[in-house]
Amino acid sequence: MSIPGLGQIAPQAPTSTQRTINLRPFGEWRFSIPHQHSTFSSNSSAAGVTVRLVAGTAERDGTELTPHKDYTFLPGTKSKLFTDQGCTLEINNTGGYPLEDRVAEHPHPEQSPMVSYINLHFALQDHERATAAQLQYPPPHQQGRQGGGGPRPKPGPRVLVCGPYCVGKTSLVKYLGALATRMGFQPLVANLNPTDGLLSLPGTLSAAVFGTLMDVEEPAGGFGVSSTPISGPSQTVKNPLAFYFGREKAGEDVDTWRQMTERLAVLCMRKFERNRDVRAAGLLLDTAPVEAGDKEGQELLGWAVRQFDVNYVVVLGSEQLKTELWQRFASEKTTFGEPITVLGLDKSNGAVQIDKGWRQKSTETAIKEYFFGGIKARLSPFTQSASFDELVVFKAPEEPYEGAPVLERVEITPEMAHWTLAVMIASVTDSPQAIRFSSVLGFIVIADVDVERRRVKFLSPVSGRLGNHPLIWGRWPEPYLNLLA
Ligand SMILES: Nc1ncnc2c1ncn2[C@@H]1O[C@H](COP(=O)(O)OP(=O)(O)OP(=O)(O)O)[C@@H](O)[C@H]1O
Repeated sequence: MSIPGLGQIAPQAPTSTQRTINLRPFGEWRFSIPHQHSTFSSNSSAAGVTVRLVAGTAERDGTELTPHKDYTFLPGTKSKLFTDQGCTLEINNTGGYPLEDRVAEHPHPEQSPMVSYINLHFALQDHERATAAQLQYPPPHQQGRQGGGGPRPKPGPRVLVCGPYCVGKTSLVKYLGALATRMGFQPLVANLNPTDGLLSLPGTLSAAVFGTLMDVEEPAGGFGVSSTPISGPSQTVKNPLAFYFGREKAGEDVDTWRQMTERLAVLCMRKFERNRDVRAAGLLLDTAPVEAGDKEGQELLGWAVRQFDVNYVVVLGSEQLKTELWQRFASEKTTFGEPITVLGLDKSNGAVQIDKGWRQKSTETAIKEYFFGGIKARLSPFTQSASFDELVVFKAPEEPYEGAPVLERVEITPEMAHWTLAVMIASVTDSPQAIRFSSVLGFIVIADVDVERRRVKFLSPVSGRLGNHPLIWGRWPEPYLNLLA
């Protein structure tokens, strides 16, 4: 969808390593720094492209930049800086990175999709405030609940963001989450799209409370693994709860995806019950791409809406999908008796298609960062060695079929080398069903398998033995790279 009148300034080859750009209100500086190729080597010690806000205000997906502070955007970042009041940015590319960037300004800012995103935020915030006030002073018929009994207190807005491929769903979830956090709320954010990882590795479904700032500099803009405790203490650290799906797309094992999202929803609802602040802030759900007419994809959205008791469905970038979902949910109500409101919003025309190569590199980078850290905190994973008999590894069947076992015990083989395995919060004596649907403690990567000596070498972010935690060997992401090379 193109937005009439959007004045795009064509990308310009940078003539010097340092530039200053001015953005008018509602302008965006859109940029892309390709992943590093072996043919490219930076001519300086700069880790990426540095940006400094010298005047005005600017934000990345809702998180504000501090004036006069240098922010380094790393290779593998495709994003934008947005300003609502106008700003001046100083861009420094002393490393000579192959930066592609452009300024996008809207001659009629009131028609910018950002205005509808901001309005959505304010509408949700009103809902959050009303919920918080009600939780503070519950009406008489709900007061009994605080001491047990009475109806369940209603949580804040539960918002599911959906739409076709690369329309900016994750960016909008990040944006709404960051704005809520800025207002002092602590929303739960959950990701139901295994292709991406939210504070976890790709291949997982996860959720976390966002009560602190998002990391503006990391390529995933605050949703990446470097914002988890594994990367050390920081202002931006969040504790995710993750389930290991181990496949790229929900459609590859719908049954497991349904059971996992159901479990994730139960735990999110439990969080609401236990934490009044989180309950007031509600939930933001990121989802996998779904097109208009895609019945199977819409079934999965319907499943998520019911499990998470969603009362707002935000459809980005497809009027037709909005109509189809509006028809689907028109007669449905949440368990609190609320209608399910379906809203259609334009996509930002800056949201770009992420090609397979870029996605693969991002997956590799996330895995690398999980074990070795990023530029802010280098990590030294521990190399451990164990006999075949010490590790209990399970694998899901390649092609799930009705009645198939959820997991099968497998022998350790050389094919396992370089794969990342999930360490489950379960016991090796638990049933395959319990292991499959338990949450993830962490990940290890298999470094070497010595069949003759029946020993396996692996990297782990923490020292100590795996004890009796079972491991799951997923079907995706495949080991694209040798982490030890
Ligand atoms: N206005 C914008 N200007 C520049 N880049 C943007 C803009 N909006 C989003 N992007 C970038 O476009 C890419 C795709 O956006 P995003 O990941 O939010 O889309 P998505 O719909 O969640 O994708 P997917 O369908 O793969 O889940 C991301 O790299 C994001 O940072």
